[in-house]
Amino acid sequence: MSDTSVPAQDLTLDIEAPAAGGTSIARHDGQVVFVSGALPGEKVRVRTEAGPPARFLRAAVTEVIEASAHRVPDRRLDYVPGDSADGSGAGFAAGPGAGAVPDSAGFGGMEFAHVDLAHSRTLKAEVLGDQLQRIGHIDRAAEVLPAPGETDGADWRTRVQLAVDDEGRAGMLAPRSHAVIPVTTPPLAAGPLHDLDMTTLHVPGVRRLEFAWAGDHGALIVRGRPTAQVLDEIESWLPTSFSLLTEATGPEQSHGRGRGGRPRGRGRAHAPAPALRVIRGDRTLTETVDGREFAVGADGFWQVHRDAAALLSSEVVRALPADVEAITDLYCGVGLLGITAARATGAPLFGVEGVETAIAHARDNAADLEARFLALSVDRARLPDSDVIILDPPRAGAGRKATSAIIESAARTVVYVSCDPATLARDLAALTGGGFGIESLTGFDLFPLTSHLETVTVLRR
Ligand SMILES: C[S@@+](CC[C@H](N)C(=O)[O-])C[C@H]1O[C@@H](n2cnc3c(N)ncnc32)[C@H](O)[C@@H]1O
Repeated sequence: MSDTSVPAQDLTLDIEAPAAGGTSIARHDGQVVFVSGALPGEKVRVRTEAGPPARFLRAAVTEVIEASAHRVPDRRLDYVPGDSADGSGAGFAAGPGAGAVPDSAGFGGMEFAHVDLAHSRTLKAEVLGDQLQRIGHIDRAAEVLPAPGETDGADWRTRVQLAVDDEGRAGMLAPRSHAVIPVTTPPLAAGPLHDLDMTTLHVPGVRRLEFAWAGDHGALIVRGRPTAQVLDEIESWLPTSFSLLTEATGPEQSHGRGRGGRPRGRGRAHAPAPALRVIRGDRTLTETVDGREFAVGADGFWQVHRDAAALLSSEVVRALPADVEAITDLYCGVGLLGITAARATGAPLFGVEGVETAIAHARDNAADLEARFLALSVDRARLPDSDVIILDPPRAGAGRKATSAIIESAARTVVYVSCDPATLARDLAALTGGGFGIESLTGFDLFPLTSHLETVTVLRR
């Protein structure tokens, strides 16, 4: 079957409701259309994506005919070089009201760039409630709260990855594409990451730039095959507060960055990450949460929003019962949530994590506590007797094996930190079916202006 058997079409649609992934739902001749760049209540012109016949269509807004009161000027304009900001290059909805939206919808990763920040949280809450209902059969209106230090939603990312095009310009990928749209500074970035001037950097041979910032120091990992001269250029461009690391040669592998993807292999710990060569500085960052330091690899998982580590660990502590005997922290990374809970209670801690280097950091981070860590897939781990289980899985969620193990365990309190409402809903259906009741479920907007959100669910039995 040809990949373009259904050609692109231009349609006029009434937008009905928010959908997962920051899109909105509309209908054309009874068929569902997932529209990006729209808002519920709007009338828009869209162009559908060509492709094989499917139950639904995907489309992007090309013109806003009747605008929502919650529409704002596209914030992605703040990040594109001047000659693209008129919409001729990257394709943006320049104004808040009705009007043409040229070409594509700009770069990906800022699905609510055109939406008033408070309203974007309302839309996220609606999608969360819908997914709990549809997937988990859980009837619950959930709210989505801003992080305590929220400003305009554009200064929170402590981890940013930029793609690099063939000419060596750094930028963001267009939605569902490998095309790189150059940016002036890293979008939505916190602190000094926000001030990096990407327009003066030309780095042919580099494939990706991975930035991390930890309060008063940071790191840049350069991936690809840059020449020594390009690396020299990056080193003189990079502020001295950043370490600089590069991939030693060899094929790229994924290694637990972003939302901490599922380790490969059947239950083994993560395969070793590709070696990183330190050009200057250190391969480890020191994050500080509530006065306590956590070592984390420059390429390791850490909560992305500048306030997320403090907020999520305090939510976990708040959920703990009065007397805790033992704590298990599943998908523990470098130990943030479990260590904070163990410190608050004095209870012994057991942590499981698939990435060996993260476990090595967790052991160091918990050196003053009664703690044991295992580098293993959660699906393979035998859970010790704990009255409290914390879990913070990747987007894929915990799944059947892990939820069954939790149900069969001695746990009476479960704190489930999730970054994906769909897999959360599936796992909550299993846990409630296994005798747990949901005491609270709160959404937190720890990925402002994107389609993502974090939730903390407290279950007891
Ligand atoms: C969302 S992160 C949470 C990390 C930690 N709780 C924190 O707050 O820093 C998910 C973690 O799960 C790990 N992971 C993913 N799949 C896993 C699996 N099947 N078994 C064990 N760990 C896994 C990832 O490496 C990542 O560190």
